[in-house]
Amino acid sequence: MTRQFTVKVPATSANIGPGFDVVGLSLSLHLTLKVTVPPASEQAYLEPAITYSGEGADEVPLDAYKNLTTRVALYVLRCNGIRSFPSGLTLHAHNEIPFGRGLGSSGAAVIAGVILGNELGQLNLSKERLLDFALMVERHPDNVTAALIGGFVGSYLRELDEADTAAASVPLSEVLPEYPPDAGEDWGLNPPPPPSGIGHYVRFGWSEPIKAIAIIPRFELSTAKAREVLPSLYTRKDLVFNLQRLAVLTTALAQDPPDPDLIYEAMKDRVHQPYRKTLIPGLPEVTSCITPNTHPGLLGICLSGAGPTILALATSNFEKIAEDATNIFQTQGVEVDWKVLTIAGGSLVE
Ligand SMILES: Nc1ncnc2c1ncn2[C@@H]1O[C@H](COP(=O)(O)OP(=O)(O)O)[C@@H](O)[C@H]1O
Ligand SMILES: N[C@@H](CCOP(=O)(O)O)C(=O)O
Repeated sequence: MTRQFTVKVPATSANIGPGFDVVGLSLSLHLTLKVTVPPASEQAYLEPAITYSGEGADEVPLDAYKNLTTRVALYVLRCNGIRSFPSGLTLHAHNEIPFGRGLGSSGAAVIAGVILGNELGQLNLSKERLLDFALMVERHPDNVTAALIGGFVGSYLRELDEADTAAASVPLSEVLPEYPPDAGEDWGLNPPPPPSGIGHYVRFGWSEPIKAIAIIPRFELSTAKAREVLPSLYTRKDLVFNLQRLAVLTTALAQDPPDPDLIYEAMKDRVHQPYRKTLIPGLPEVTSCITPNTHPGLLGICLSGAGPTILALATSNFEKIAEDATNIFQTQGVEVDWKVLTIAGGSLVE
């Protein structure tokens, strides 16, 4: 019998100021996969056929062995003893999440991939196990955990023992090798399965009236590049600055009504934003000029993920906040688009 299913994964905004590599928020833009698996047949093997629309359509590879989502799905399948995609698989991806803007497009693609692998192989993996696979590819937990679970989520990576550290340190090129092998070559060994229980998470409360305004510059900044500018050591003063704010923020965003005085200060950061401003013209100007005093309804403002998008959390005045941020960016020569987003649920299979 032909099987059909849909996988829907939300965008995410990671960090929310002080929670670098720790917190993420799922947002109402989605990557959706429509998948058809024909019945098994004796006919010759048919490679997957991929079509794609929406954000990234002009650059995303349609070869299943090069596309991030299908490569991750194949990784999950092969770790579970299934060596190839089902014959004749067809997949249409529709993507609303812009690439390289700090809205978790790669995290969504990875989560879509682990869910796809789980469904294709009918593996029945738990959410925790899906997360293990995702963390072997996207090695910081904030985006992938929020994309999988949904809502405002905090996560940490367990300290691994020596054997698990070795298993989790497999280079990405081995986790997602360039498939398939050249004609006549063997597929080689299946990749080693990830250690169990790498990532742990908790879902925080979220105050209903808070919406997220994403102010999205029209240029891409890869997360890898935005991580290269970060130092490897921080002063105690800067770490304490962030820890104090993060502790307050995780509860303050659940209070009703939310308190702008508490939240605005709690969304400040000294671990990543100060270093990333060199890559994002207008970042310090936008975050310092738009405040709850100048823009009633605003709660706080920060870089979304690794940027360049800026995320403003607010309960009203969305358009004015977005237009003023747009004008400030324009004075720095940066054109932007903006969207008012709601907090999304987690990933779904229908
Ligand atoms: N839906 C997708 N399908 C395939 N590859 C994707 C998809 N979404 C993102 N990617 C890959 O991830 C890259 C962006 O990842 P990254 O630099 O981490 O930015 P971000 O996750 O903030 O958008 C894209 O350039 C593309 O290579
Ligand atoms: N904590 C990471 C988050 C990256 O998120 P992305 O959406 O920009 O991929 C970081 O700040 O580097």
